[in-house]
Amino acid sequence: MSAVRLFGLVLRRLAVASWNVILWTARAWRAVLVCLVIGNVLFIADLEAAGVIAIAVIPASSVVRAVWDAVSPLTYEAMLGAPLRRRGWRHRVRKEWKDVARRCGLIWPWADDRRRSLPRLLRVSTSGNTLTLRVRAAVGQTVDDLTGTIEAIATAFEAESAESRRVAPGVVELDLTMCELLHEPTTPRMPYELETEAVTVGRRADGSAWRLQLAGRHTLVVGRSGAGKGSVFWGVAGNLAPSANAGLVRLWGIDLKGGVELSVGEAMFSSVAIDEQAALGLLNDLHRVIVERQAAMRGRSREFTPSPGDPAHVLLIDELAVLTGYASRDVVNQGTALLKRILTQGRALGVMVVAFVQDPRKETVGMRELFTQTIALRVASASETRMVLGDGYGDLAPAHRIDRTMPGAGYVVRNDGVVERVRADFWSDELIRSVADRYPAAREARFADHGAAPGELLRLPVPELTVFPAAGRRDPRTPRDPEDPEAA
Ligand SMILES: Nc1ncnc2c1ncn2[C@@H]1O[C@H](COP(=O)(O)OP(=O)(O)OP(=O)(O)O)[C@@H](O)[C@H]1O
Repeated sequence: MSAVRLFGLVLRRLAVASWNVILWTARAWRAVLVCLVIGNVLFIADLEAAGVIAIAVIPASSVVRAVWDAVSPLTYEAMLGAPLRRRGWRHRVRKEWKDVARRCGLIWPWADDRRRSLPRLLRVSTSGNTLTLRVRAAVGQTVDDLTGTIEAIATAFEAESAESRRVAPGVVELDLTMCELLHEPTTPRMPYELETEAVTVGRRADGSAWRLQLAGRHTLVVGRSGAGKGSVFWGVAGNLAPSANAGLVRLWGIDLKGGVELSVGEAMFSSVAIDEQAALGLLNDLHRVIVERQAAMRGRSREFTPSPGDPAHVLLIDELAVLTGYASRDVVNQGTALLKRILTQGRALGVMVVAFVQDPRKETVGMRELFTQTIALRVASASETRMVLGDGYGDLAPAHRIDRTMPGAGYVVRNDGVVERVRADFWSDELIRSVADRYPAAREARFADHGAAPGELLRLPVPELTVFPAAGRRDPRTPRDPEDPEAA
């Protein structure tokens, strides 16, 4: 670092630290006044040293905090800054709840107009960047009355965003995100774990890992062009690549947009289709896997556990609508029929589908309801949000209001109905290529064929790829300008 830059950095930190000393001392003005009074009493009592200490204690503690913050911001934030901030949020809510509730229209008149009641604040808690209010509706109110005012409550407490969930009859929890952690894009590390059930695709609004459950689910990801579907696509494929390499998972890919997306990491996939006929062939093969597995499991087991040589099958379809809506009529009919069979029969047999689509309307995705979990990235309208996540989620999970500058951000409705705000990690072409080079798909083989002991993982370097026409390699993509006007 050059001397000038170092000098500038030191100067900036000094300025911030001085400002913090003034700010923190001013905020503690009541304590400062009390200390002044005590200090003067001690002076009058001829205890000068004690008097000086009493008067200086608050400014001195501000100086210590500010120096700590300037010298080691990370340890300061973890050990003192964040806990103090969270205490401040809790204190503010307890102090202001009644006033805020009244102003947000939650005051409820009793039988005679003079007596009024408010929803009761049962508990205030904090965790990470989230402030949680547990509130009981007043008699005469419903949970919907409370959740309907969540935006107003979030604004009153200066929260970045808010989510709500019903936890008991008449009781809701309001989660207020006080600092936005999703603004900054993040990139994943080279995966190394053998995942078969769930993968870490990104992070949640509170900064914790966003784990996407795959086992036993079919996932539909909806988002406009540029919403960041590619991040979720590679979040799933890339994180499963070590398992695909080990023979625990077999990745199948359909990319009818010319194979542009899929070709970057094609080596992770065992089977790839980039044209309509090849896609039908691939779906047929996958359906055959289901039929064979049904026969093998009948009378033996109802639950499938992947093992080398008997892998879980994950089919990723980029732009599902090309297959189910825009292709020729024959392809649409056959593709839809095959996909419906895979969706209805595959789940319990370890065959999962993860599909991506821009336009979620029934005309383009006729089998929408067969997907058991949906992720809404940035969509076009409130009606699309409701279409994707379900009625009632237009306000709770406003995917149509996600900013264009936040590709990869979206909403997920958990099984228990709780809405989660998430953002996928960004997978660069370089990372996708390195993952594909490091973890090419295992050759389709049973471990017995290769003399491996049961349970031993196969690491077969040579992938037997591309049963169907291969996609050509593409040049690295330059990140698209999020401000670009959207393609239809
Ligand atoms: N998780 C992310 N974090 C930050 N930036 C991202 C993220 N995901 C995508 N982007 C940026 O947004 C651009 C568009 O993303 P992407 O191609 O994944 O969108 P898409 O939804 O697949 O669009 P299309 O349907 O047109 O293919 C990327 O080129 C990249 O610059």
